[in-house]
Amino acid sequence: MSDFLDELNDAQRAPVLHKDGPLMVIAGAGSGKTRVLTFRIAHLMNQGVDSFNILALTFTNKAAREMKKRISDIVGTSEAKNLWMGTFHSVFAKLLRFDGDKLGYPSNFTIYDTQDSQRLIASIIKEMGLDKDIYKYKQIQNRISSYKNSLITVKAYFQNPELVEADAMAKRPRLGEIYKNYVDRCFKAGAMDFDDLLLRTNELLTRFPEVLMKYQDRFRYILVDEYQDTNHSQYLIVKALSDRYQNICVVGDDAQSIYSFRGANISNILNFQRDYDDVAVYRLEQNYRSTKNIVNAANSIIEKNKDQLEKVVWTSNDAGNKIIIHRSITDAEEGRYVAGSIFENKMQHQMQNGEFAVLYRTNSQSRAIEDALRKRDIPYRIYGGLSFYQRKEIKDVLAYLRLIVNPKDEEALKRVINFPARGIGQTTIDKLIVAANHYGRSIYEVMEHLEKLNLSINAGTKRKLQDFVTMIKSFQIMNEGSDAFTLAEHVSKKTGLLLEFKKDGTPEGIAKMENIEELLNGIKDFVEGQKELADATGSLTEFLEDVALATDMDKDVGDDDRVALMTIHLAKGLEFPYVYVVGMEEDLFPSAMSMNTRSELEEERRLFYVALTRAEKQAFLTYTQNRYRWGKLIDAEPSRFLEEIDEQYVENLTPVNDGYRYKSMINANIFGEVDKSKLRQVKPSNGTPPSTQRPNENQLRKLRKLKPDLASPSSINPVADSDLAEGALVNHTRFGRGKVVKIEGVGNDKKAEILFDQGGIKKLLLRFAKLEVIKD
Ligand SMILES: Nc1ncnc2c1ncn2[C@@H]1O[C@H](COP(=O)(O)OP(=O)(O)OP(=O)(O)O)[C@@H](O)[C@H]1O
Ligand SMILES: [Mg+2]
Repeated sequence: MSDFLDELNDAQRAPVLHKDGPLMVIAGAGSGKTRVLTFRIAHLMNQGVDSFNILALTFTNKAAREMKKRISDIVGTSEAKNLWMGTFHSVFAKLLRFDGDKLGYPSNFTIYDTQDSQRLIASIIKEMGLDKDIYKYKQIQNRISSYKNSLITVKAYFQNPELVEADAMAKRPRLGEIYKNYVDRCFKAGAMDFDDLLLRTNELLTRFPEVLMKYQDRFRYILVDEYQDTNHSQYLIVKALSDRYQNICVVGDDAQSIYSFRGANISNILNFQRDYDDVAVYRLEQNYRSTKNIVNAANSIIEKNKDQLEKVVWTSNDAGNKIIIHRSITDAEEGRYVAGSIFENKMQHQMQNGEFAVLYRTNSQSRAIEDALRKRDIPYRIYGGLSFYQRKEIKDVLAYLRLIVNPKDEEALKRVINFPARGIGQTTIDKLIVAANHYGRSIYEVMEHLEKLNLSINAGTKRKLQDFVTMIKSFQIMNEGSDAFTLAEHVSKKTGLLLEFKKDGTPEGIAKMENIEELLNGIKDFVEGQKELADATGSLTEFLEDVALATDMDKDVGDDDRVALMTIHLAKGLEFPYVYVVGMEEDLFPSAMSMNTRSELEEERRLFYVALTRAEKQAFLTYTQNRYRWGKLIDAEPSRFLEEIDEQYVENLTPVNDGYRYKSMINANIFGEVDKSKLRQVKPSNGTPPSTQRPNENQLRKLRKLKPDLASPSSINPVADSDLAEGALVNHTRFGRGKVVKIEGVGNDKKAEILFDQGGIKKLLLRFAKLEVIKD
């Protein structure tokens, strides 16, 4: 057998070799969780498990592709072909293609993206004659989405007086009706939105025991990456499918749970041991990704969170450079610093562009960075902005393709019925919608039966509508025998779309035409790739599904070498040698919207932990003193997170002789009057250098003990002078736990000598020291 297992350490090998039964790997960033998952699949297959019986759920489709490739390298390509591996959405879309008919969906159902959903909701609000300032379509879409993810169907909604009342109180008494109309319209259009892919899968597995049994029997081994971020709907699916064989392997890190706003539920991890019998829990502690400075700095941040499982992360990698903190005056200057630093590091260390990432809290921050990168001619790619597939001209082509596969698709139809212009006006379309609602049919079906229906549409317009139907039907006939590329090329020409942009003649028009050509190239690639797979043919349906579920992360346009720009949320699971986290400012990061409760703030802190742990060699944290926000130049304050990093791992490029290090330190300091000139005394000057070896068992035990245990909420109180006696146990925000050895001085000069578990003896000035007394 191959020796790929040698590429794992002992702690990693154990979960890979684990025999049947439930197992969970809980470990910090960069410790090899994803690697364990990948190797476990390869090992199962080497042991004779048929790939047909394995289901692996990942965070992005790109991650799935990479894992599949790695597995193919180990066990051979043909073996890996039958693996079901991908995001929850893509895997269960596939399952619904097979069995969604039991719920009344066609196998060629359309997948509505968020924009489609929002447009449909906006149109329903208009048709119902509601005030669009009260019923804001984006908010309503959000609301409906969260109902669906909590499995609150329309019926369940109306049966729950609390929900109904809450919406009535919020002056939106008709929200339930909108929800109902929206669900009806999607169903009639043969469409599922993203949330439906999970909701309907749950429905299918609950209502049809024979379907559940079929898939339980098929997916004898289920593996889930990033388990901490599964929402309730996803959790229930995994639970149902694994119920029979209980061969479920989940890997995750509670410290990286960053999607609670989308309904992800950290209690899934905590409850795993309750949900299954005899759960084996594995822990990984060695980080292979990052330098010591990065790992230790990240640890010093995350330990500020109270709701955290005990965990140790260490690395035997080099200490590396310290984390650089840089302050600038404006966001434009911040951009210039980042671009300049990327440029220098590229030159100095012979790095590729693709080895740099710039991460930010919100998408709008990318602009200043982009400007600066462009000025320096550094190529970059933004992930998560307006994706290629979201561009208007691309959506136009896709809408035609969607109609061919599913002519009931209302959003696609409305998009192209009069584009390129063919003299079908909005009044006519409104009449068609009214008729469709009246007869309980799709708009397209109404168009097919115009002759029989007595609609007040004039003969000329009727003919145009019929011509449109005839054109779609001719495409459908062609679709029977052609692959996606041949058809898409034909459609782009025949509908006049290509010509429309060409004759426009403006640079924008030309760019759009080129984008359509790019799309066609993409389809060609896709078709070639599919033809190599066992269960695919390169059909239009396959392509549309791929597009509908492609996140930006997945559309890696191959070989060109660019700096990656993305939000921290998108960066989860990824790694880059150089990482810049920009906009480290209060109200931006942590976000002003997420500072109301401790748990919100802790989620922001986990997000910061995720950001920092993406870096392999070097991390840069930047903030500015002024920033344009909401159209105004505002005074920005450095993020509290900067201050939370243990200073021994940080190099602060900010001039210190302007009186103080971080403004927020002044605010945060609750001990007495602040004298700026003395503030620098807070800096621990004699910080112990980070250890260079794996801590021994004794040290590890101590480290573990330091983390507050979830089971017994910590009884830590801020220090009050009188509590602080010799022998008291204290907790320091930077140095961790320690014991007071000696107290000396009085009043403002009172000092304590403290023996810290990690850092030896330190003498601290009490009016500045951030100490808490630990009560037994
Ligand atoms: N035993 C090992 N030997 C060498 N490299 C390893 C080993 N284990 C993991 N790595 C490498 O360390 C890096 C981090 O591993 P991986 O991405 O699996 O960690 P992770 O725990 O999934 O991280 P995250 O929490 O960020 O998702 C990867 O580059 C991986 O190839
Ligand atoms: Mg991972």
